[in-house]
Parts: sequence; structure tokens; C-alpha cells
Amino acid sequence: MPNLPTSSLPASSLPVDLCRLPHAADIPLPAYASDGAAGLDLCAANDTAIQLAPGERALVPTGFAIRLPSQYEAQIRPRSGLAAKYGVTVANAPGTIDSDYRGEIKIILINLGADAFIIERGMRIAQMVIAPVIQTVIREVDSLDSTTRNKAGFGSTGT
Ligand SMILES: O=c1ccn([C@H]2C[C@H](O)[C@@H](COP(=O)(O)OP(=O)(O)OP(=O)(O)O)O2)c(=O)[nH]1
Ligand SMILES: [Mg+2]
Repeated sequence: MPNLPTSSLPASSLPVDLCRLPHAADIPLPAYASDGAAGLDLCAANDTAIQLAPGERALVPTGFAIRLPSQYEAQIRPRSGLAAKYGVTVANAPGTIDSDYRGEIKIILINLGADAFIIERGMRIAQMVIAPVIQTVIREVDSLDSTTRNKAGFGSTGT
């Protein structure tokens, strides 16, 4: 496999339908910020600025709804810049957007920083990674096979 520069990578061929909601006429579409970006940046679509005091969280609208193909999910992840500079992150990261969800995508932002943070309309607040999902069939059984690890966990191999 040749070592291709990232700008030569083919565009994703997975189509995702997206509806812009009436209150988001001026909000940029979710977009990859670079050729090789994993996540589409999502912007805040709140009408008025939201002030997040330290420790507070808010459910922030994005102004968009999507239709994912079945067997896919969208993960809502924090932006590292907001986390590193302000301590602002996604409370439920990674948030899960189900393929059968048709409502507005919303982001649960939490301020873990020491200072208040203002969420302005149009600000890029999170990113959305589209990923394949395997749905399983759960089979209830009476016991499980034993392994070398067996029930050891939570640091059992040392630090
Ligand atoms: O960060 C998020 C997480 C979820 N959702 C939407 C899409 C998702 O498909 C739906 C349900 O999410 P989840 O399953 O995480 O929440 P729940 O508490 O289990 O709610 P429900 O009982 O509706 O499944 O809410 C968002 O818009 N943003
Ligand atoms: Mg759920």
C-alpha cells in the first residue's frame, strides 16, 4: 500500500441525509475541518447566548436532524480545544445518535472549568463521528467458559 498523503484519500461514499431545521437557516452544515478529519464539526444553534457557570451543563441544539443508514451510529464527541482551553466537554461522551432517530441532534455540554463559558450561536461545540455498529442477538446461558483472566479485572494486571 503506497504511503498516500491524506489529501489523496478518497471521499467517504456513505451518504447521510440531513434536514436543516427552521431555526437553523444561518448555521453552517456539519463539516470536516480537514481532509482527514474523523468528525464533522457541529455548531450551536441556540437563539441567544448560553452562559455555562462552572459545573453547569446545557442541552444545546444543533439545528439539524439526520437519517443514518441502518447498521450505523453517530457518536457525539468533545472538541479537544474547548476541553483543553476551557474545560468544556460533552457530558455523555460519546453521545449516541441511533439510526432510527429523526429528532434534532442536541449536545449536552458541561463546563468542568473554573470560569463561566459562553456558548454563542454558530460556535463549533462538538464533533460527530459516523461509525458502523454491529447489532447482536443476546443468548441467555447458564454459565460461561473459564479463561486465564477469568473474573480478574480493574487493575488486576498491575499499573
Ligand atoms: O448526545 C446526544 C445523545 C442522544 N441524542 C438523541 C439521539 C439518540 O438516538 C436519542 C437517544 O439517545 P440515548 O439512547 O443515548 O438516550 P436515552 O436516555 O437512552 O433515551 P431513549 O430512551 O430515548 O433512548 O437522543 C442526541 O441528540 N444527543
Ligand atoms: Mg436509549
